[in-house]
Amino acid sequence: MSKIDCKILIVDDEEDVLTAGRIFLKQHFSLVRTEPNPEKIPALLQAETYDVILLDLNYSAGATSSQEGFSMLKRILRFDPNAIVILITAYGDIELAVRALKEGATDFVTKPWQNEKLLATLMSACKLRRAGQEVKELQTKQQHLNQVMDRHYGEFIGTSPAMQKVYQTIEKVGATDANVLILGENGTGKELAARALHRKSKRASEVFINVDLGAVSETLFESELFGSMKGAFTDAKEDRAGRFEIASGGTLFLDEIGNLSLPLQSKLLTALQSRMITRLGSNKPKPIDIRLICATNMPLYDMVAEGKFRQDLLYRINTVEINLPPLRERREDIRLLVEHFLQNFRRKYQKPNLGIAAKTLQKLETYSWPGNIRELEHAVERAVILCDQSALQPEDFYFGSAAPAKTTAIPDTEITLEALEKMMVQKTLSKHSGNITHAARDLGITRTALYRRIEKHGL
Ligand SMILES: Nc1ncnc2c1ncn2[C@@H]1O[C@H](COP(=O)(O)OP(=O)(O)OP(=O)(O)O)[C@@H](O)[C@H]1O
Repeated sequence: MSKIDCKILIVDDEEDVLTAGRIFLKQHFSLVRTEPNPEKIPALLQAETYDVILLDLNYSAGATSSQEGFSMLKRILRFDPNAIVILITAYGDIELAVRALKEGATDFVTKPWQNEKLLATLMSACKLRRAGQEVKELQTKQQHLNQVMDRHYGEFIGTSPAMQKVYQTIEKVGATDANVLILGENGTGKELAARALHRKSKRASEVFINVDLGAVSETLFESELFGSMKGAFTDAKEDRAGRFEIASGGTLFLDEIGNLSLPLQSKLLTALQSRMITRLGSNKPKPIDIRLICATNMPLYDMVAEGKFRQDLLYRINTVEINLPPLRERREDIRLLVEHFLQNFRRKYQKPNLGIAAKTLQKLETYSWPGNIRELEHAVERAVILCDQSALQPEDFYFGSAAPAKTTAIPDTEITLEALEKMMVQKTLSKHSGNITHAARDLGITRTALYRRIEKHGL
């Protein structure tokens, strides 16, 4: 019989109890250590990590005061707040057992114990310990992932009056749980603002969950957002939490909310109004605890007037509004942004002495930047990679997507699938004046997929 990987410490001043426990439990658990003197517990815990501690409450035979046991329980929990302690109490001492549970013990067994019952209690305790450790590991991983994501979405750069207003609003509402609606063109920093709000909030150490509503299909909306139970639909092979549940305790960022169809707007509104969600295939509503941030590049107010966006949903999500100005309306920030990205990419591509010519900066300051900061960031990265001089020159910046699409006519010789794809992307982007959401929808791909193609083809 294989033993359970679980280390157990038994502390009791009755030698025969220790011997009986050791002989029985050794058959089932990987390590069993016994100790008659409770004073030695701190030293034992320093030397080894035990998964479960089986601790007697009453020391010295016939003792009725359990003071020593309780003070030892406290010491153990002070040393390791996640320790799993099972108390050994005298038969019929239910009051004491209840008090022990209140003070942090996980469970209790009565003496003399029945072996089968003791085994079942210890097995559950070991499982609990493992589950606790897994949760801790996942939390550490999640914090690490948040840090990695936040590194990409670092600090705001820009000192223009329009950005100062944005910073002030973020400062004011960050710490509250107010719903925030962020408006702005593609690439103006809406996600950056949402992450900044999350970092300033009480929920900063919890998750930040991002849902691109433009990429969620009509049929999968409910299961993606609210979750599903096994068998709710053909592909539902197991119970699955939706984004609302995953974001519980943290922030839910619904990007591209302007892309939601009217029926889906109603479903979202119902969840937000009741603050409850029900997994597909379940009839048990669950309360939700999220801070909601929404963003879009669509003119939501015009859409309400046109009957394309529900007014009641707009009022539910726009408690506070943040407007991110397009880059062409705050040209004074361009120089700072270029220097910031140049510094990052110098490091990334190991070109520590690469500078930028004055006439290049002038060119960048007069360009219209339809793709805003994301376009600027990519333009600087591409220029740093391609430049083989000591300073970036105007020719290192080529603004392909803004130029009229010269290449839309398909040459009849040597056309490759790649070239065709590039032409389609170029043509669609110029048809929609660089609007990523509209172009992606026209092409039948997600915005992320479109961004990947823009990068791949250097557009
Ligand atoms: N003020 C800023 N300072 C520094 N970097 C910025 C700033 N604004 C945006 N960025 C960077 O530009 C890129 C695009 O920003 P972000 O994804 O937040 O834009 P967005 O408005 O959410 O875009 P989309 O509408 O396409 O989803 C990111 O890499 C972000 O870090």
